[in-house]
Amino acid sequence: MKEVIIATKNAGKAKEFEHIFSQYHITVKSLLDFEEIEDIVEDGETFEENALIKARAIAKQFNQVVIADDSGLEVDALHGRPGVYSARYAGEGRDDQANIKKVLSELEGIPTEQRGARFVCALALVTPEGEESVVRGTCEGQILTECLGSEGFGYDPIFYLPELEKTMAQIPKHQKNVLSHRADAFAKLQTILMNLV
Ligand SMILES: O=P(O)(O)OP(=O)(O)OP(=O)(O)OC[C@H]1O[C@@H](n2cnc3c(O)ncnc32)[C@H](O)[C@@H]1O
Ligand SMILES: [Mg+2]
Repeated sequence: MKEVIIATKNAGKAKEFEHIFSQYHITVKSLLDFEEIEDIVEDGETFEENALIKARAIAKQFNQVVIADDSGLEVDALHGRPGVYSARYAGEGRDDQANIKKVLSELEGIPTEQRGARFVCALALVTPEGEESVVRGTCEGQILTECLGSEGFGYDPIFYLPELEKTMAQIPKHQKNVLSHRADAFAKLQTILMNLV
């Protein structure tokens, strides 16, 4: 069985990668399978930089293909915030509810037509030989005024997909995994990856 390491400690991301990669008969391990690995400082200015920082840090420790995901939410009315700060928008500690609350409160009084947003996902792949590839995927939507749905993770309950008339947290995982920013980025990385594993 082929295997790649996903340099993430986010269980929601790890599950989505498991699902996406299983279609290609590739198993994934995440950093949740290796508890001793320390947190990586994500001090890049772009999603791409942060994805590379994470992939390089982990590739040093394993003799395997490593993929890292740096992702987040860009809200037009907030000039692209929370952006690369999405995970720690309401402070350190990966608190999805607090992050959602902060975005909703900053958007209070903003009308629907000005609530455009997108999810962004940069994927960086680093091989044991040190070859590097980075791609970016996006998914367009709008920010609701309240949470709807319980699927997915992170900002999914407030991210509305107008064509589906549902939030990202109201659609089943197989549907999210074909239309999400992560799926878009994966599609761009696919050919490179398939040549390596
Ligand atoms: O860095 P790793 O260990 O991968 O895990 P993380 O959760 O810190 O991940 P990021 O640094 O990339 O921050 C991503 C943020 O964007 C959110 N996010 C990313 N993808 C998402 C998705 O598909 N749906 C909802 N929120 C998402 C996520 O909840 C975080 O707050
Ligand atoms: Mg992170």
